[in-house]
Amino acid sequence: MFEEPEWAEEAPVVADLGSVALRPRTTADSQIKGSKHRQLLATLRALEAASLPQQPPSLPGSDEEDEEEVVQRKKKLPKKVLFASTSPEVKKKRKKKRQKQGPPSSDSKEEEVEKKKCHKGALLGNDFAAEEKRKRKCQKQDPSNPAQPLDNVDQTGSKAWNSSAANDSTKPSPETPCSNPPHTLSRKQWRNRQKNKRRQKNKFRLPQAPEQAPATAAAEETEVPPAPSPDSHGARAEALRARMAQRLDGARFRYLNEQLYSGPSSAAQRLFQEDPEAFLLYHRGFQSQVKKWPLQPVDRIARDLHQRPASLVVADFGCGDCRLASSIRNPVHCFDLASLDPRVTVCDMAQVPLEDESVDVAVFCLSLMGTNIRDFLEEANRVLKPGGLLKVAEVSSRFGDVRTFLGAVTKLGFKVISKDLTNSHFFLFDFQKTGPPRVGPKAQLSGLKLQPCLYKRRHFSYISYF
Ligand SMILES: C[S@@+](CC[C@H](N)C(=O)[O-])C[C@H]1O[C@@H](n2cnc3c(N)ncnc32)[C@H](O)[C@@H]1O
Repeated sequence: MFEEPEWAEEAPVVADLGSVALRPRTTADSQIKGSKHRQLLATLRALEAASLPQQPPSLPGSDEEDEEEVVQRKKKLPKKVLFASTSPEVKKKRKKKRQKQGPPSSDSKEEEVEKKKCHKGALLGNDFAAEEKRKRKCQKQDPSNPAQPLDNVDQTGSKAWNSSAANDSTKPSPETPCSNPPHTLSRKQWRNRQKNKRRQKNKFRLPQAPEQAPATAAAEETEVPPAPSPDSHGARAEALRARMAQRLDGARFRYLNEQLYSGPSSAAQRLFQEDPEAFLLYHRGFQSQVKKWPLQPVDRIARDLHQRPASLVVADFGCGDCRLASSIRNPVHCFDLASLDPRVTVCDMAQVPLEDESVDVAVFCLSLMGTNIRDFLEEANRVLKPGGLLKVAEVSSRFGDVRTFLGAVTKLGFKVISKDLTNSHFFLFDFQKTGPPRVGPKAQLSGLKLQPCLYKRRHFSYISYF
């Protein structure tokens, strides 16, 4: 259909050539030529009769008009043979006619090329051509075939094929390997046919896909999926997903951390009671940060305690994962807002379930987080035995003025034993309990206001260090 105009242009020329060959001449010259023509026609018919059974199948025509063309082509073929043996005059005339048609030499050359291609195709892959023909035939026969509506174009081929095949018993079956179409088709026609074939092939593939799907799916089921290469889409997607998850965790960690520093401990307690997972997430974030430190304060405290009697009872306020309890031989009471370890007593360290003056050592390792630090230190004073040891380790940059802080602590019934400001990440202070707090509950202890310890958005580093 799509090539109809070209076919229509071509057909009259072919028909005209045929009529020239058959038309008797009326002039004297043409009488001689006419007799020669008759001779030639006789030869032509003989040749035609002889050559038809061996003639390879021509490509299918497009419609009924094409059948006429097939007849014309049959006539044309012997004429070419005829031209080879005809007189120079006739040759001239024929040449004129052919010049009207277009450049014959290039045609014949290209026909040769096409012929060679086709022959090569026959040698290499004519099974494919045969397969295409067979497919077309099947599709035509099968009314349920979804490709059927697209067969309009194909019918130009198969219909003409069938009709010509029906008319001509000498034609080989459609399974016959590639024919020699350039013998009977012009270059344009041959190209059109090729285009048709390609288009048909493309059209057939799409509707055939659903039919082939089950077989493909079955093959896929049995196939072992290839291991994803590092640059595969799956691996990249997985890496991206992991990175996004990591970023999300980081954002949640920063949020929780800020909550712990910016409100009273009661709020922090509620937060973790309502969302125990948040506590895990917070500690994952904390651990990923603190492990990068040159020295973890908890390890420093453990080292200190190793130099003291193992009989001393220790209370770890804000114990986290009980690293201190795991590092020393002393009996340790572990307190935290949530439990990461069976040794933990879950509570707000502003009120621990311990008797007054029951412990020898009270430890706050990076745990003075709420806005009610005074409550924590007063509770430590309560449970510590007289002369008991208070150890505080905090991120160094949280301190605006260390002396103010130390002064405030001493008002709560402690005296400073030692201070270590040498570490790059944290300050460490030792206090001894001197007695109960020396100030009333309403007294302002501004030195206990420490900066919140926040983290850089990207790297989770303590910004308070820089
Ligand atoms: C930064 S972590 C340090 C953990 C552990 N001390 C260490 O150094 O590995 C602070 C811990 O103190 C806990 N914490 C903060 N405020 C608390 C409170 N009011 N009562 C109990 N634990 C608290 C937190 O839940 C957290 O586990």
